[in-house]
Amino acid sequence: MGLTLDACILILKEHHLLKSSAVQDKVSQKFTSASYDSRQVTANTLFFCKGENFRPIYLEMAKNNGATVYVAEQPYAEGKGMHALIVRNIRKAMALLAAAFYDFPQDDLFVIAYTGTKGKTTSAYFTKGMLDRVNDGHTAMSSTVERVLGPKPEQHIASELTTPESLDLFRDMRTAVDNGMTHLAMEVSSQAYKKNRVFGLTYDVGFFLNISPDHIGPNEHPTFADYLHCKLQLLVNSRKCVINAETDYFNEVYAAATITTEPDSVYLFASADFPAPEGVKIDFRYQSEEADLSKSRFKLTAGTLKAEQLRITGEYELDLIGDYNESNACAAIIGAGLAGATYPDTAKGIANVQIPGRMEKLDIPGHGRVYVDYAHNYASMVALLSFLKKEYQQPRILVVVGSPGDKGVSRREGFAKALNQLAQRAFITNDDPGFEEPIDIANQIVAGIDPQKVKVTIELDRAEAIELAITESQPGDIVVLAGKGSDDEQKVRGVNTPWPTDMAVAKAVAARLRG
Ligand SMILES: CC(=O)N[C@H]1[C@@H](OP(=O)(O)OP(=O)(O)OC[C@H]2O[C@@H](n3ccc(=O)[nH]c3=O)[C@H](O)[C@@H]2O)O[C@H](CO)[C@@H](O)[C@@H]1O[C@H](C)C(=O)N[C@@H](C)C(=O)N[C@H](CCC(=O)O)C(=O)O
Ligand SMILES: Nc1ncnc2c1ncn2[C@@H]1O[C@H](COP(=O)(O)OP(=O)(O)OP(=O)(O)O)[C@@H](O)[C@H]1O
Repeated sequence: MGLTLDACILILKEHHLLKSSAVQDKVSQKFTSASYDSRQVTANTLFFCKGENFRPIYLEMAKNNGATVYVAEQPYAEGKGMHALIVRNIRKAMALLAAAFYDFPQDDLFVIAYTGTKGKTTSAYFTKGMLDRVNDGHTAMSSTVERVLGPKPEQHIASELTTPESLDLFRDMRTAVDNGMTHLAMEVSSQAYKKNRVFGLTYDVGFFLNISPDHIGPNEHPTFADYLHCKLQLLVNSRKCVINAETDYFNEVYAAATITTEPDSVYLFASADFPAPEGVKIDFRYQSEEADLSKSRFKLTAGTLKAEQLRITGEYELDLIGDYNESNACAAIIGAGLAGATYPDTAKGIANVQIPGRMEKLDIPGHGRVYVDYAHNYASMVALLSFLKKEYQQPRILVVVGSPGDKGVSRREGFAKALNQLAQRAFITNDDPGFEEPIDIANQIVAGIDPQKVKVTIELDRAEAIELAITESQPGDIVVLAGKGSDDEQKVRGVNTPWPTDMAVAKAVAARLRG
């Protein structure tokens, strides 16, 4: 682990990123650490000046703490006395140097990457469940919920971002390899491409699950076109591509995949009755046999020779309900197949996978049945509520939900629309309000709710809102605690305040109601 100054210069030149350099002697000096945070800098560190909130004083702090070279998009007086590498794009430069600094750990891992508006976390967990069976628990994972960097419980670390900053991602991969991990299932957000966190990274298998409007707003994507463009980059950077043929914008998605991957290495999947888009064949189809309130059961069949060759077809059962999870499972099974797993290992490996904060259930005697689920935009809320409505045969549905501040503004309108279509009762509350006024967010959701269809209460204390909903519910009702999943923090004005989790609060309410 480490990098010399002349190696940095070579890499940056090779990628036409080096604008100028001011280096003294000792170009063969090796850096033993790399950081973008002055507070973490120690002796002999390579320091990156990046970020909207970067201040030149951080460079001075980094120098005082022992950084000897900085990489930035402009020279800084504060860096006087240090080697300076001035680059055209700091985030691209950081990603490339990060990979080299950690000695290209991706080459020692079979990397399976998921993008899509919904289903990334679920598919990553499914993949890990199956591959762990064939590699004896040595599948690393990088997900919104946690990063798994080794087989031991203490090597599971809670995540801050869906896709980490490049320097953190390549460090994670190196740690995973050093801990003996052989495969990596990872989620790639559109922001990861927007911010070049994965610049230069090639995946063994890349997935496009689906796309619907989300993450559009001042701090994320300016337009839907930009969101789609960022997501498509994953396919351009994958050796093999797997696409859900039912996705919106299929033609654009398929075209992106075939820019760099020959059609023989592109796999398509769809549900049994979905008509194939013109000019392509569906490789895998899943036929739902049972998707009820205890299990999902489906059959996977092959429609092409290359699909048959993977030897993953057969009957599958999931411990995770929700009909949309059959699509996520189908994707993950193909991923496991491309990594070398075969039936029945795939079926045994996926059967018991559970995912924190997805469809967690609690029965409350004398009241309704509670589901905690991470549904947090229009598409996922509709998928979840439609499934519950169908399976419980038109129950009364009470939903506790809020929308985050500073991002995903379109979700507020989306929640209102989904509630109008499928719920009878709504408790609008807090969910990571950030720097926005919670009541303003709540009012924006409520503005879209039709009071003729949904009775609304605003209760900004999330624990109180959960208590109100559960207490009001009657046997036969469904109470959905949406949007936070297993999240154990509320982000309020830049501070991550502890949150016991929705399920813990629901259990505490249940205990109180039992007396
Ligand atoms: C927009 C974006 O990518 N922001 C991320 C980015 O921030 P940034 O590069 O702008 O850095 P910054 O926070 O402005 O700070 C400036 C720099 O000064 C440094 N610093 C700061 C203080 C100090 O004393 N010394 C010092 O050196 C910081 O380490 C940093 O390098 O890098 C930070 C880590 O260095 C991330 O925490 C931050 O994520 C923000 C908070 C975030 O939540 N982003 C969301 C929108 C996101 O990326 N979400 C996606 C999922 C959504 C999707 O599906 O698309 C995700 O992948 O998680
Ligand atoms: N294929 C799907 N189609 C529609 N909704 C889905 C699908 N898969 C999951 N969901 C819903 O979306 C929620 C989040 O699922 P998951 O965490 O797997 O997605 P994700 O892509 O990782 O989401 P995010 O990027 O928001 O973290 C689930 O709790 C469920 O309600």
